[in-house]
Amino acid sequence: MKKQDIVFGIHAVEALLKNTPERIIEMWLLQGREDERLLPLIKTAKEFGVSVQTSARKVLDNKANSSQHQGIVARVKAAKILSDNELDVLLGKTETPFLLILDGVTDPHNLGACLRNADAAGVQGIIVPKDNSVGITSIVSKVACGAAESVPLFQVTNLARTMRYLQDKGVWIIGTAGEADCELYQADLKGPLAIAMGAEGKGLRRLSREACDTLVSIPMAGEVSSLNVSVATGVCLFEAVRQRQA
Ligand SMILES: C[S@@+](CC[C@H](N)C(=O)[O-])C[C@H]1O[C@@H](n2cnc3c(N)ncnc32)[C@H](O)[C@@H]1O
Repeated sequence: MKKQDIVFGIHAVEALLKNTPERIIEMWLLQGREDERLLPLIKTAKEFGVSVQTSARKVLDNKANSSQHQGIVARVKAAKILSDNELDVLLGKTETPFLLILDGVTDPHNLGACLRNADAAGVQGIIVPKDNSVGITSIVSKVACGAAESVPLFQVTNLARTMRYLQDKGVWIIGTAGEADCELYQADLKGPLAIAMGAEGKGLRRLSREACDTLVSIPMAGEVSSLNVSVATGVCLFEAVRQRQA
Protein backbone atom coordinates (compact mmCIF):
# COMPACT_ATOMS: atom_id res chain seq x y z
CA MET A 1 0.00 0.00 0.00
CA LYS A 2 1.28 3.47 -0.93
CA LYS A 3 2.16 5.64 2.07
CA GLN A 4 2.69 8.92 0.25
CA ASP A 5 1.56 10.63 -2.92
CA ILE A 6 2.30 13.72 -4.94
CA VAL A 7 -0.51 16.16 -5.71
CA PHE A 8 0.04 19.07 -8.09
CA GLY A 9 -1.88 21.89 -9.74
CA ILE A 10 -3.66 24.85 -8.15
CA HIS A 11 -7.18 23.36 -7.90
CA ALA A 12 -5.97 19.98 -6.58
CA VAL A 13 -3.78 21.52 -3.86
CA GLU A 14 -6.49 24.05 -2.99
CA ALA A 15 -8.99 21.19 -2.50
CA LEU A 16 -6.50 19.33 -0.33
CA LEU A 17 -6.01 22.38 1.87
CA LYS A 18 -9.79 22.78 2.14
CA ASN A 19 -10.73 19.14 2.78
CA THR A 20 -7.77 17.29 4.30
CA PRO A 21 -4.95 19.73 5.13
CA GLU A 22 -3.58 17.25 7.67
CA ARG A 23 -2.46 15.04 4.76
CA ILE A 24 0.05 17.61 3.42
CA ILE A 25 3.64 16.94 4.44
CA GLU A 26 5.48 19.58 2.39
CA MET A 27 4.95 21.88 -0.54
CA TRP A 28 7.12 23.29 -3.34
CA LEU A 29 6.42 26.52 -5.22
CA LEU A 30 7.98 27.62 -8.46
CA GLN A 31 10.71 30.21 -7.87
CA GLY A 32 9.77 33.62 -9.26
CA ARG A 33 6.21 32.64 -10.08
CA GLU A 34 3.93 35.52 -9.20
CA ASP A 35 0.46 34.11 -9.40
CA GLU A 36 -2.11 35.71 -7.14
CA ARG A 37 -4.01 32.42 -6.96
CA LEU A 38 -1.07 30.89 -5.08
CA LEU A 39 -0.99 33.49 -2.29
CA PRO A 40 -4.03 32.24 -0.29
CA LEU A 41 -2.74 28.67 -0.65
CA ILE A 42 0.65 29.60 0.76
CA LYS A 43 -1.02 31.46 3.63
CA THR A 44 -3.30 28.50 4.50
CA ALA A 45 -0.44 26.00 4.20
CA LYS A 46 1.68 28.04 6.59
CA GLU A 47 -1.24 28.28 9.04
CA PHE A 48 -1.32 24.47 9.08
CA GLY A 49 2.44 24.37 9.71
CA VAL A 50 3.26 22.91 6.28
CA SER A 51 6.84 23.52 5.16
CA VAL A 52 6.74 25.59 1.94
CA GLN A 53 9.87 25.80 -0.21
CA THR A 54 10.52 27.66 -3.45
CA SER A 55 12.39 25.69 -6.11
CA ALA A 56 13.45 25.82 -9.74
CA ARG A 57 11.09 24.56 -12.47
CA LYS A 58 13.21 21.44 -13.02
CA VAL A 59 12.78 20.43 -9.34
CA LEU A 60 8.98 20.81 -9.55
CA ASP A 61 8.84 18.98 -12.89
CA ASN A 62 10.76 16.09 -11.31
CA LYS A 63 8.66 16.02 -8.13
CA ALA A 64 5.40 16.04 -10.15
CA ASN A 65 6.79 13.87 -12.92
CA SER A 66 4.98 16.35 -15.15
CA SER A 67 5.33 19.95 -16.30
CA GLN A 68 1.59 20.60 -15.74
CA HIS A 69 1.95 21.60 -12.07
CA GLN A 70 1.06 25.33 -12.43
CA GLY A 71 3.90 26.16 -10.04
CA ILE A 72 2.68 24.15 -7.04
CA VAL A 73 3.46 20.58 -5.91
CA ALA A 74 2.64 18.92 -2.58
CA ARG A 75 3.90 15.71 -1.00
CA VAL A 76 1.00 14.17 0.92
CA LYS A 77 0.12 11.19 3.07
CA ALA A 78 -1.78 8.72 0.87
CA ALA A 79 -5.56 9.02 1.18
CA LYS A 80 -7.33 6.38 3.26
CA ILE A 81 -8.71 3.64 1.01
CA LEU A 82 -12.48 3.45 1.35
CA SER A 83 -14.24 0.14 0.90
CA ASP A 84 -17.62 -1.60 1.47
CA ASN A 85 -17.72 -0.71 5.18
CA GLU A 86 -17.38 3.00 4.52
CA LEU A 87 -19.96 2.71 1.72
CA ASP A 88 -22.35 1.23 4.26
CA VAL A 89 -21.76 4.24 6.55
CA LEU A 90 -22.46 6.60 3.64
CA LEU A 91 -25.72 4.79 2.80
CA GLY A 92 -26.75 4.97 6.46
CA LYS A 93 -26.62 8.75 6.46
CA THR A 94 -27.87 9.49 2.94
CA GLU A 95 -31.58 9.91 2.35
CA THR A 96 -31.59 9.63 -1.45
CA PRO A 97 -28.31 8.10 -2.61
CA PHE A 98 -26.91 9.34 -5.92
CA LEU A 99 -23.89 7.19 -6.80
CA LEU A 100 -21.66 6.46 -9.76
CA ILE A 101 -20.19 3.04 -10.55
CA LEU A 102 -17.18 2.84 -12.88
CA ASP A 103 -16.59 -0.76 -13.92
CA GLY A 104 -12.88 -0.92 -14.69
CA VAL A 105 -11.89 2.53 -15.93
CA THR A 106 -8.11 2.38 -16.37
CA ASP A 107 -7.19 5.73 -17.92
CA PRO A 108 -6.30 8.31 -15.21
CA HIS A 109 -7.56 11.15 -17.42
CA ASN A 110 -10.96 9.44 -17.67
CA LEU A 111 -11.19 8.80 -13.92
CA GLY A 112 -10.14 12.41 -13.24
CA ALA A 113 -12.79 13.73 -15.62
CA CYS A 114 -15.45 11.41 -14.10
CA LEU A 115 -14.59 12.66 -10.60
CA ARG A 116 -14.92 16.24 -11.83
CA ASN A 117 -18.32 15.47 -13.40
CA ALA A 118 -19.43 13.63 -10.25
CA ASP A 119 -18.49 16.53 -7.99
CA ALA A 120 -20.31 19.00 -10.21
CA ALA A 121 -23.43 16.80 -10.34
CA GLY A 122 -23.54 16.28 -6.55
CA VAL A 123 -22.74 12.57 -6.62
CA GLN A 124 -22.08 11.31 -3.08
CA GLY A 125 -19.58 8.60 -3.98
CA ILE A 126 -17.96 6.64 -6.80
CA ILE A 127 -17.64 2.86 -6.59
CA VAL A 128 -14.90 1.04 -8.52
CA PRO A 129 -13.60 -2.53 -8.46
CA LYS A 130 -10.31 -2.81 -6.54
CA ASP A 131 -8.61 -4.69 -9.36
CA ASN A 132 -8.23 -3.63 -12.97
CA SER A 133 -9.11 0.01 -12.26
CA VAL A 134 -6.97 3.08 -11.85
CA GLY A 135 -6.95 4.51 -8.31
CA ILE A 136 -6.23 8.08 -7.25
CA THR A 137 -2.90 9.01 -8.84
CA SER A 138 -1.26 12.44 -9.26
CA ILE A 139 -2.64 12.68 -12.80
CA VAL A 140 -6.14 11.75 -11.61
CA SER A 141 -5.97 14.48 -8.92
CA LYS A 142 -4.73 17.07 -11.41
CA VAL A 143 -7.39 16.26 -14.03
CA ALA A 144 -10.11 16.10 -11.35
CA CYS A 145 -9.33 19.74 -10.43
CA GLY A 146 -10.01 19.16 -6.72
CA ALA A 147 -12.77 16.53 -7.06
CA ALA A 148 -10.40 13.70 -6.09
CA GLU A 149 -10.31 15.35 -2.67
CA SER A 150 -14.04 16.03 -2.43
CA VAL A 151 -15.78 12.94 -3.89
CA PRO A 152 -15.23 9.69 -1.92
CA LEU A 153 -13.95 6.78 -4.06
CA PHE A 154 -14.92 3.31 -2.76
CA GLN A 155 -12.72 0.45 -3.99
CA VAL A 156 -14.61 -2.82 -3.57
CA THR A 157 -13.41 -6.41 -3.94
CA ASN A 158 -16.46 -7.81 -5.69
CA LEU A 159 -18.37 -5.18 -7.68
CA ALA A 160 -21.34 -7.40 -8.62
CA ARG A 161 -21.83 -8.30 -4.94
CA THR A 162 -21.68 -4.62 -3.91
CA MET A 163 -24.24 -3.82 -6.62
CA ARG A 164 -26.63 -6.45 -5.24
CA TYR A 165 -26.07 -5.03 -1.75
CA LEU A 166 -26.98 -1.55 -3.02
CA GLN A 167 -30.17 -3.00 -4.51
CA ASP A 168 -31.04 -4.59 -1.16
CA LYS A 169 -30.73 -1.09 0.32
CA GLY A 170 -33.25 0.20 -2.22
CA VAL A 171 -30.83 1.74 -4.72
CA TRP A 172 -31.95 1.43 -8.37
CA ILE A 173 -29.00 0.61 -10.62
CA ILE A 174 -29.05 1.94 -14.17
CA GLY A 175 -26.35 0.47 -16.41
CA THR A 176 -25.27 2.19 -19.61
CA ALA A 177 -24.58 0.50 -22.93
CA GLY A 178 -24.78 1.87 -26.46
CA GLU A 179 -26.91 -1.05 -27.66
CA ALA A 180 -29.59 -0.82 -24.91
CA ASP A 181 -33.13 -0.41 -26.29
CA CYS A 182 -34.28 2.03 -23.61
CA GLU A 183 -32.95 5.57 -24.03
CA LEU A 184 -31.49 7.47 -21.08
CA TYR A 185 -34.15 10.18 -21.47
CA GLN A 186 -36.97 7.65 -20.95
CA ALA A 187 -35.55 6.32 -17.68
CA ASP A 188 -36.73 7.52 -14.27
CA LEU A 189 -33.60 8.79 -12.48
CA LYS A 190 -35.30 10.49 -9.53
CA GLY A 191 -35.02 8.08 -6.58
CA PRO A 192 -32.09 6.36 -4.82
CA LEU A 193 -29.82 5.79 -7.81
CA ALA A 194 -26.49 4.39 -8.97
CA ILE A 195 -25.45 4.88 -12.60
CA ALA A 196 -23.01 2.21 -13.84
CA MET A 197 -20.53 3.01 -16.61
CA GLY A 198 -18.34 0.51 -18.43
CA ALA A 199 -14.63 0.44 -19.15
CA GLU A 200 -13.00 2.20 -22.08
CA GLY A 201 -12.58 -0.85 -24.26
CA LYS A 202 -15.02 -3.52 -23.15
CA GLY A 203 -17.89 -1.63 -21.57
CA LEU A 204 -19.70 -3.16 -18.58
CA ARG A 205 -18.52 -6.68 -17.69
CA ARG A 206 -21.13 -9.46 -17.95
CA LEU A 207 -21.66 -9.83 -14.18
CA SER A 208 -21.96 -6.09 -13.66
CA ARG A 209 -24.36 -5.80 -16.57
CA GLU A 210 -26.50 -8.60 -15.13
CA ALA A 211 -26.52 -6.90 -11.75
CA CYS A 212 -28.12 -3.74 -13.21
CA ASP A 213 -31.88 -3.20 -12.85
CA THR A 214 -32.06 -1.79 -16.33
CA LEU A 215 -29.78 -0.71 -19.16
CA VAL A 216 -30.03 2.58 -21.02
CA SER A 217 -28.34 4.08 -24.06
CA ILE A 218 -27.47 7.63 -25.00
CA PRO A 219 -28.84 8.14 -28.50
CA MET A 220 -26.05 8.68 -31.03
CA ALA A 221 -26.78 10.64 -34.21
CA GLY A 222 -23.55 10.16 -36.14
CA GLU A 223 -21.19 7.46 -37.35
CA VAL A 224 -19.23 6.69 -34.16
CA SER A 225 -20.50 3.82 -32.03
CA SER A 226 -19.76 5.14 -28.54
CA LEU A 227 -18.79 8.17 -26.47
CA ASN A 228 -15.71 8.47 -24.29
CA VAL A 229 -16.65 7.13 -20.83
CA SER A 230 -16.14 10.47 -19.08
CA VAL A 231 -18.31 12.27 -21.64
CA ALA A 232 -21.02 9.58 -21.33
CA THR A 233 -20.77 9.91 -17.53
CA GLY A 234 -21.36 13.66 -17.75
CA VAL A 235 -24.38 13.20 -20.02
CA CYS A 236 -25.97 10.57 -17.71
CA LEU A 237 -25.25 12.39 -14.45
CA PHE A 238 -26.63 15.68 -15.65
CA GLU A 239 -29.78 14.07 -17.04
CA ALA A 240 -30.24 12.67 -13.52
CA VAL A 241 -29.58 16.11 -12.01
CA ARG A 242 -32.18 17.64 -14.37
CA GLN A 243 -34.81 15.06 -13.37
CA ARG A 244 -33.99 15.23 -9.66
CA GLN A 245 -34.41 19.02 -9.64
CA ALA A 246 -37.71 19.01 -11.57
C1 LIG B 1 -16.05 3.79 -24.80
S1 LIG B 1 -17.47 3.12 -24.12
C2 LIG B 1 -17.22 1.37 -24.29
C3 LIG B 1 -17.50 0.88 -25.62
C4 LIG B 1 -17.53 -0.64 -25.66
N1 LIG B 1 -16.99 -1.08 -26.90
C5 LIG B 1 -18.96 -1.18 -25.47
O1 LIG B 1 -19.39 -1.90 -26.33
O2 LIG B 1 -19.59 -0.90 -24.47
C6 LIG B 1 -17.25 3.26 -22.38
C7 LIG B 1 -18.53 3.37 -21.62
O3 LIG B 1 -19.13 4.65 -21.86
C8 LIG B 1 -20.54 4.52 -21.78
N2 LIG B 1 -21.09 4.88 -23.11
C9 LIG B 1 -20.42 5.33 -24.17
N3 LIG B 1 -21.26 5.59 -25.18
C10 LIG B 1 -22.50 5.29 -24.74
C11 LIG B 1 -23.81 5.36 -25.32
N4 LIG B 1 -24.03 5.79 -26.55
N5 LIG B 1 -24.85 4.96 -24.56
C12 LIG B 1 -24.67 4.53 -23.30
N6 LIG B 1 -23.47 4.46 -22.70
C13 LIG B 1 -22.40 4.84 -23.42
C14 LIG B 1 -20.84 3.09 -21.39
O4 LIG B 1 -20.90 3.02 -20.01
C15 LIG B 1 -19.61 2.37 -21.92
O5 LIG B 1 -19.41 1.14 -21.27
